[in-house]
Amino acid sequence: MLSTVRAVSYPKESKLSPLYKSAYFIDAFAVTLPAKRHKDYTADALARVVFSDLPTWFTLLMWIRDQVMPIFSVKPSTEIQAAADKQGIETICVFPVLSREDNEVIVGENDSHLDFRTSVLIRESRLGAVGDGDDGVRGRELVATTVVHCHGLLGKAYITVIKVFHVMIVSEFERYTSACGYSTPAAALSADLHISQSQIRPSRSNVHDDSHSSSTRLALSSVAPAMLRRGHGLTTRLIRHHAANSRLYSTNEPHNIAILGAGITGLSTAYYLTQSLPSANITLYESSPRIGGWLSSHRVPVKDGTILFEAGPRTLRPNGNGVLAARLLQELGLAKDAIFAQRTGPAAKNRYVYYPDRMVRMPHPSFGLSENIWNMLTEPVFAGTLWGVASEFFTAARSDSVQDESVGDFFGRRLGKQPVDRLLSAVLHGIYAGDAYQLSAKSLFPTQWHDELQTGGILRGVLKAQADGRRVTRHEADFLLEMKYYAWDPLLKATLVENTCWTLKDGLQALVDGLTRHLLGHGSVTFKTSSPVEEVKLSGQNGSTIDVLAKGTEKPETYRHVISALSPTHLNQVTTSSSTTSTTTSTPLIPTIPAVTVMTVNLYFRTPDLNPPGFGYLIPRATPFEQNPERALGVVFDTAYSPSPKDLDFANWQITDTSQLQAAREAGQLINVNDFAWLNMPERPNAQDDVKERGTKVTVMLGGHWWDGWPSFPSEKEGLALARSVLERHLNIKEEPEAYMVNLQSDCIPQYTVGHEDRLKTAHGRLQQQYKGRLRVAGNWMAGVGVNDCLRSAWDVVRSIKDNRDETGLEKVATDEWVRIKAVKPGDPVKEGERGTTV
Ligand SMILES: C=Cc1c2[nH]c(c1C)Cc1[nH]c(c(CCC(=O)O)c1C)Cc1[nH]c(c(C)c1CCC(=O)O)Cc1[nH]c(c(C)c1C=C)C2
Repeated sequence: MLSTVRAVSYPKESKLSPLYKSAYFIDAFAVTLPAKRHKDYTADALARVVFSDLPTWFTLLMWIRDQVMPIFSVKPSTEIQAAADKQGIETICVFPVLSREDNEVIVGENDSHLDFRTSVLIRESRLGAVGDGDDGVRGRELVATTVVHCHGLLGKAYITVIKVFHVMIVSEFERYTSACGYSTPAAALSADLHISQSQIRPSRSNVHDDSHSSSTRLALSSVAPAMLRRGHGLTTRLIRHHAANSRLYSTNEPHNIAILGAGITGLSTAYYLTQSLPSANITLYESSPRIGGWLSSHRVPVKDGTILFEAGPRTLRPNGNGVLAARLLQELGLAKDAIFAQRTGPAAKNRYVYYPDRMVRMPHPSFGLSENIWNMLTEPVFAGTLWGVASEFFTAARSDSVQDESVGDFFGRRLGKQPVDRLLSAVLHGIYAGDAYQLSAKSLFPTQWHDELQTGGILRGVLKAQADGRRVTRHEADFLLEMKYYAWDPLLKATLVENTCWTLKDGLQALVDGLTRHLLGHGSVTFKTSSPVEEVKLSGQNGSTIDVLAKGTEKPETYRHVISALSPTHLNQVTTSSSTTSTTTSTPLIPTIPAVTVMTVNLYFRTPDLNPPGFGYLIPRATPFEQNPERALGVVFDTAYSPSPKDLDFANWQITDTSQLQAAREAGQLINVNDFAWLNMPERPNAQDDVKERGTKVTVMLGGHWWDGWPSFPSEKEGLALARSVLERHLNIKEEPEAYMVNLQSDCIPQYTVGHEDRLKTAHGRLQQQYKGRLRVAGNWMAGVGVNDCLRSAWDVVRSIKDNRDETGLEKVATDEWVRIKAVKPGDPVKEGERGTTV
């Protein structure tokens, strides 16, 4: 017996739950699924039934909507479907699929008047054990939840009308779920239900046929007959589409995957695997007893409380690949612990370069044109910059025979040597701790590198980008579009847009802890810490599997996939000990990719505001030796993103009306308080330092390329002395630090030196040839050295496994598929051959 459709409280377990609080419209209905075979249903199959076999009156209603609503700039359904098709995004009943797991599918769309999300979730029935009762399986129910955020009056008016029909649609659920409930496996296999292979049009390329899911096929087949018989064109197409895709998401034989290295890359790889292949068995090997790698935050006692020191990265940006870290904030429930530094705050506006003997503030639009121009004309750090930019337009392009060039040589040729030595080298210190005359222009500045040949110069490239859109790889454009359809908590989204960077109250280590908690809770993830890997080699018939031998174990473990999140040096050590084929080879798998060592010295002084307001300063290569004999790369003013007790004191808040703050929060609006924002305000604003009176917290960064070839590095004591010497000369800080921490990070930042791209291509070829798709690589040594880039490479590598592509992780190197993307307003038509994105 099926129960009737009933309204239920909004499901807490739905991925939509962060959106409930600020929604304009929200409802949730449940219908009990029959017990028999209910293990076979996937949320995807049910969602397709629910959405795609809607009654005739609904089709008519949609038609009327499509005729009327475009007048108000609302997209017709054909356009929504066409846009999704064009972008390769799957749809259910024209609506883009935003998220899909075995137990929940979310569809939705952002439009000018409203954003809507609908979740189809399968969960244990809240009515207790129901169903036929002959298999002893507890009953399950389907919960459909709809959440709408309106952007204005039109949205509100629209939803008021639609609500009526929405309820009518919901009452139809029972009919659809019954269609799947009573089919049997035998029926599923019967001739009239059979969907032949030739009818299936895979939506993604390289779909392998070896992982058919009998369970998914049964669920699918069991819902298919009525629709197929009715000859419903759209429905039939969707079912076939699903049949093709179902093979990508589940498999009889769970994937057995090893990840080498449990730093941020390894952990996030495991996380994305648990999302994409929930049944996969995952083993993480980590050589040290600690997980998290370079992300390492330490709470240190001081006289009036505790302060937080970061040994490695300390803040993350939300743009570009940063969207993945921001998603983790939402998915791991960390947003409530985040501190966001406001775009208009001093940290964002005040960035300095130390040249020749003072800190010079970099131009910012908020300082006004006259101040910026005056600074540029009078400060030696800008010498040659204005002229360099003006003359760049007329500078001849390089010969196309030049394969790569250093950043210094490239920009030196186009802009002049002074801007490189006094400004650009400082930026490269802040990101790569690297040498402008060794780092590769082709790898670090691919857009400018290509623009020189294709448009005649950097400025010309900028103008073309203004007119035709930004030039990015197709892979990148696809990623941006996919991210665009993520179901953001509107408040988090608004906060990210308004802020330049974020951190967490317990430091970025909390990201590692959040991932670890998730993985431990998942059940099929095994951590092997203090287990350095000694050997990785192909095994099985024709190298169909791959073995991992860890130190201290006698026998290797066999896996279907290995993902290396190790450094190239480390990976070479475990892959060259014995060849994957019968012959032994000493050629390393990955050609040498150098890395630099950085020493971070964190200091806390009792006196507040010892540094000017701002993010910190960078020291370029041109700064005279006597101003930087310590070979420092720069100093970070950590207090800039660490709210002071004053900021947390309610009496000092710019807006003190709690009901106003609460209302704004519930409406999805953002209110900043003293240059910071917290998602949990006004209840409990976050701060990293738990002290009564804030002092000054800074980090001095030493070494990098300056230490190239050094046989040994400074000790902790020497590092502290060097850092104090820098601070005394540059900031006149003479006092004893109340707390300090010194960390030597050996070979921590890979250097993409001239020829980097070729080295990656070689590595790709060797991986392909020697490991035949069983070994993939991810990490910061290929396409970006930051935490955000690590997340991105983890994301890409997991996607290739999910899509059954035998890849190495280096496919995207030197891709020649470029497209231009341009910001489009919702509702703007997308021209043929143009990809539009508002990301
Ligand atoms: C801790 C040392 C690091 C240095 N570079 C990086 C790290 C982790 C990597 C990196 N740093 C920055 C970027 C650009 C993208 C971004 O997230 O902003 C990357 C990939 C920028 C940056 N540089 C510094 C800071 C505080 C930031 C913001 C992000 C972060 O927390 O790292 C300062 C800084 N970093 C380094 C030096 C020598 C330095 C000097 C002041 C090396």
